[in-house]
Amino acid sequence: MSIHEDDHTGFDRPRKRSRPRTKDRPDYSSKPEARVVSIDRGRYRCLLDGRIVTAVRGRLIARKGIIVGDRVRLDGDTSAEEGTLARVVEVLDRSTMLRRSADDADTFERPIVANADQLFIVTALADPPPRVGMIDRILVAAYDAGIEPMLCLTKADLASPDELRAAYEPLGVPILVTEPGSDLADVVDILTDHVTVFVGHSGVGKSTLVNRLVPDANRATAEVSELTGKGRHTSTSALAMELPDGGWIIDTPGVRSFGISHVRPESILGAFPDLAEYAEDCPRGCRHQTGAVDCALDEAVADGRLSEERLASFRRMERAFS
Ligand SMILES: Nc1nc2c(ncn2[C@@H]2O[C@H](COP(=O)(O)OP(=O)(O)OP(=O)(O)O)[C@@H](O)[C@H]2O)c(=O)[nH]1
Ligand SMILES: [Zn+2]
Repeated sequence: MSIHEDDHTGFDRPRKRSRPRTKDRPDYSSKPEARVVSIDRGRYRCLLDGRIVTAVRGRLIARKGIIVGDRVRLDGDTSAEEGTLARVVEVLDRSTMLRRSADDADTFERPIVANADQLFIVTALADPPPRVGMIDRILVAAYDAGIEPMLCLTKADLASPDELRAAYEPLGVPILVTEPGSDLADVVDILTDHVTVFVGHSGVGKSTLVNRLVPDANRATAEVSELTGKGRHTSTSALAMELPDGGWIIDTPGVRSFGISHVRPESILGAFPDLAEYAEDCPRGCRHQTGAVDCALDEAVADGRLSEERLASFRRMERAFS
């Protein structure tokens, strides 16, 4: 073992730089790669070769955040035996990061989940009633993060999905509908081989759905509750679970609001490539909102190149900021 593999290398060496130079950094590339499945009070639970290894943060990455869904390299004791601890020595580059702020006055970003490529907005059709404002804000966060959003409408036994379908189909958002005993084949199809984060208001039936999709989710949940000494419902960490046919779902605790103060409105246009093309002809600094002077998007609608419905959907996303 080279001395550089010791986390404490350089500890008592005088340093001018606050960060070690690249050539002084230990090479951890041969260390095993694991996925962070839950976090509790500085302890990271990581799935490594089918076992759950508990780890703490290595010294060299002390300032780097680690979030659920992260792919990390582990060093130290990775046996997963009771009382043992491994160390997270490297956080691999993230493909995406979903963030939210507690509310819009709070500019503090809370990263919630790393490496998801899909986001399920789980919304009940009734009890609690759907809130389009919240759906729109989660959509905005997903577009900003480069994660494909989908709408999963639960409790279809209580109310019809028609109205929400009409509102969200023009956005190109895939819509899935569930009720007790309904066939989940379409849902499973969409989830398989992807990493999908589930977000929703408390009580929408997210746990019910997760338990149907991941047969041993109850066990995973129980393990986390045991660890935190609290019920899953009061846990603040997301929980990543492997799907039986491949891929992951990452369940997040029920949220009451979804702040997007960290999102720049301009980034929303990126999720509407058909509009972005026309917007190139807008006056400089155009925000494309309703009534914007000489907005090329209005012109595109006027001469039939763009549907009015599509522009209205885009503008609704913009309004999610106000
Ligand atoms: N009628 C009906 N009830 C449902 C359906 N899905 C879930 N429920 C009920 O809704 C309630 C809330 O379900 P949960 O799965 O605990 O909801 P949750 O979103 O996980 O809630 P939190 O854990 O608080 O975040 C429970 O009483 C479920 O039995 C459904 O499709 N139809
Ligand atoms: Zn414009």
